[in-house]
Amino acid sequence: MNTMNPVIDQDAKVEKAPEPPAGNGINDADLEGRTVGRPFADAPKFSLRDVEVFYGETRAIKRISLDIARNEVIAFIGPSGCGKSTFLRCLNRMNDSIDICRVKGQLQLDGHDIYDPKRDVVELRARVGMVFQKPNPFPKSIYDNVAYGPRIHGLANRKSDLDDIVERSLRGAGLWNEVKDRLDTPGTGLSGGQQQRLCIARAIAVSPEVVLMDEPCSALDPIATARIEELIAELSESYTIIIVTHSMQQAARVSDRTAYFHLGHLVEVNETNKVFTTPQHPLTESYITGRFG
Ligand SMILES: Nc1ncnc2c1ncn2[C@@H]1O[C@H](COP(=O)(O)OP(=O)(O)OP(=O)(O)O)[C@@H](O)[C@H]1O
Repeated sequence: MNTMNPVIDQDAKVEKAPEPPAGNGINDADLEGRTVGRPFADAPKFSLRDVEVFYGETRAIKRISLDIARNEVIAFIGPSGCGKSTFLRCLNRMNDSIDICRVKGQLQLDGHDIYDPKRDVVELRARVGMVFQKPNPFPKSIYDNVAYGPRIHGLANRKSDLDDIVERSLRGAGLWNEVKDRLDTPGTGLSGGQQQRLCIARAIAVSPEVVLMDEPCSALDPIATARIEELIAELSESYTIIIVTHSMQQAARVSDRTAYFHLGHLVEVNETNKVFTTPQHPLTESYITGRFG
């Protein structure tokens, strides 16, 4: 975790928590466009306002507004199907590949519109890298997995520059010592945890500013998970990290702030320890105490 807490605007407009819904009913009107906690940050990396995402006619994200500060680690949690991955994928336009998906609202990275039609999406995804649930190394050598991005982005003119980037990235992903003697063997021959670290090395090889992680540990055993969590803490010194996780323990261990999603709404966002010890919204409290999810 980043030792420096992100600067959260203390005067930010914070909506009063809606009254608890009657019974278990979720009322869209109560939650639409609102949240509780501290959704806004000074000079944010991402400024996201009134974001809606539709799959065909179905609205999966319901007017969410949130800032994400520089170099913070923010965790997205919530029950299955609440929209965590959909919202995450808006941040580097991974949803573009889904034909029926439509994104509305203002989404800015460093003050520039992420969905500007003139924006170079390849460049955006180099700045906002992504690590997926299942490790997905290319069917290439360990070296070429990491060198692929720098090559297509023209980041190295000479072989020695490329070698440096590969070594630095593998070191950054905590994998160098395990693979330095077999860089020309297939990436797919590594263990699951090593493959996930290789994917992290691949993401950081193009010097991103943000790393999106969509349940990066769900396919890993506890030891490999612990290694990735340590890595998140190290990476947070240099990158903004946004992690979707089903594990509340993981969110508590790795993140500065936690955002709780429910049926397409952002219900609450706050410093992680506050969300887990003194949640402000009854839906958050129900989730973290295991009443549903
Ligand atoms: N490609 C798609 N086409 C149609 N609907 C989709 C698609 N992807 C997601 N959805 C729907 O959007 C909603 C949000 O899904 P999403 O995967 O973002 O949730 P999630 O919180 O990440 O879930 P999980 O924790 O189970 O991964 C769900 O109702 C889901 O069925």
